[in-house]
Amino acid sequence: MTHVLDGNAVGDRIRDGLRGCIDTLEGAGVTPGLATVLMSEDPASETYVSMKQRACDDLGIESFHHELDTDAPAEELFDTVESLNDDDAVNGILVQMPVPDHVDDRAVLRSIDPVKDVDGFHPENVGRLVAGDARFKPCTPHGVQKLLEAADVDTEGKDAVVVGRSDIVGKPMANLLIQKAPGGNATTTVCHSRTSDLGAKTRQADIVIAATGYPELVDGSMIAEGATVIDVGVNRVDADTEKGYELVGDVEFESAKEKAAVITPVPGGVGPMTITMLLYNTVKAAGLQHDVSLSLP
Ligand SMILES: Nc1nc2c(c(=O)[nH]1)N[C@@H](CN(C=O)c1ccc(C(=O)N[C@@H](CCC(=O)O)C(=O)O)cc1)CN2
Repeated sequence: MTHVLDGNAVGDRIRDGLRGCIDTLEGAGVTPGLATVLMSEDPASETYVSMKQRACDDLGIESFHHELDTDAPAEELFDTVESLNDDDAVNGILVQMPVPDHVDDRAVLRSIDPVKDVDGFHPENVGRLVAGDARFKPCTPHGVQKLLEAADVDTEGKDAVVVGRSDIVGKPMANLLIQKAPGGNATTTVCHSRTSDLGAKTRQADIVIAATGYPELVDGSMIAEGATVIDVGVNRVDADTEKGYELVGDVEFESAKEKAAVITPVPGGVGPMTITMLLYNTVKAAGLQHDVSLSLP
């Protein structure tokens, strides 16, 4: 029987644990605050940012939202980040990616104060992660680690294949999997668009993590019997539905489920964990900035 992992349920348990941390912060006179910055008209990005704000409201994190025209000069975004860096009510800053082409996204990430960089994308935080001394683990890979832990999937000594090499998911995921730490110690292969025989690589894996942005790229024929399959993709594909699309992962769920012992669905798998771990990082940031020690879940 395949275990279909419920990201909403795992996320809810972590959010419950965060409530205690928020009470501790409140006791010290601190209300955690997250600022989201959106410079995009992409409907998916708009959805993700409003989900983040709603999740903050539900948990008792103050949220501040800044929306910029997509054709505004890049300076407007840098000025916004600068004022948020200086704002004591803001513990975490998140610029929703992607930003328009005329904005240098790496410069934007560098402009965020690293102690408020709750995405974990600033070069200082990337360096700390690679060195095994993470301040903020990027939300999606951290969420995947928490999902694996919840399903009792031990990564130690396992063969893991990460499909995708993005800065947001693939690279930090692979880094976490090779760390000498719980949730790590896996022998890890990173595959990408130039990998010559993807199926040959994924078929030898105990754990496959698909993060490519290509709908249903990985199917059951590419999965070993009894493997763990984590699907990071959330792709909107045209469909005859009320919204005009349906959400599809990077994994062909039905055929992969036939083979896998553990698998995540889309929606309702990794997505909700991304939001949960953003809340986690925001609470952690507030604790670090105010020297309040917290028992994070
Ligand atoms: N600054 C950042 N930008 C982006 C990140 C990020 O971590 N930081 N990640 C992705 C998208 N992303 C968060 O922003 C994200 C993707 C999916 C979900 C999610 O909960 N998906 C739901 C379905 C939601 C829907 O109805 O569309 C699910 O899978 O169940 C949350 C966050 C890119 N940019």
